[in-house]
Amino acid sequence: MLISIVFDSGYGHTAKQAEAVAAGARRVAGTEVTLIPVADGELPWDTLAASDAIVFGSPTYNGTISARLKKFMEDSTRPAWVPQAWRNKVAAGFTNSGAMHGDKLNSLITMALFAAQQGMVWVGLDLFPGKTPEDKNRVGGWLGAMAQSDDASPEVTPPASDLDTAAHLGQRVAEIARQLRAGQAA
Ligand SMILES: Cc1cc2nc3c(=O)[nH]c(=O)nc-3n(C[C@H](O)[C@H](O)[C@H](O)COP(=O)(O)O)c2cc1C
Repeated sequence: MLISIVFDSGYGHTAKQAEAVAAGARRVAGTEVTLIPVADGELPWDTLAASDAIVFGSPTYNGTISARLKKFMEDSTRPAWVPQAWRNKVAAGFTNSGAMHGDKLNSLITMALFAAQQGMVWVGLDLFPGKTPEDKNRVGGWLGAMAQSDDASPEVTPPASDLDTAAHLGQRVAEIARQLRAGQAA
């Protein structure tokens, strides 16, 4: 089973979140994960078409996804939307921003809408809201995994609880993709 994580990160904070999603997905036996930074240029459309699930990630910039992730979405029209290459694949999303709220929800809505336009099946977060800063889902969102980074380096932020939240989402995506795959095989 293959899970692709397509993400952007200007300064490395959202990249930490992407790595946490990958670590969570790898907890599910038989899961291979590929991390795809959109800034790398040439995109592996064949790998994406072969994936069981695609997780989208972006820093929240100006209350929405980064321009680089938006460009990826627009560029996917010919390789993915026209042939409906991602139809019925599992999709999920994560975002990170400087403020606790920071209008992160709008970034996740943008990703979920994009996934719906691609005919994908969106998976949200199945976590109660955290009660302490150490709890998973301390930011308290459900459409995807949210993280908050202050001005410190990506070595120290986002905090462990937000990375645990991201890992939880990655594991959930892998579990659900595995169930769907088993159902298709039956
Ligand atoms: C152009 C720009 C716009 C930003 N807009 C927001 C915003 O709307 N809300 C917010 O909370 N933080 C905002 N931030 C802060 C970033 O989300 C934050 O620094 C984040 O950790 C950057 O992640 P990255 O290192 O993966 O790029 C913005 C930062 C930049 C550079």
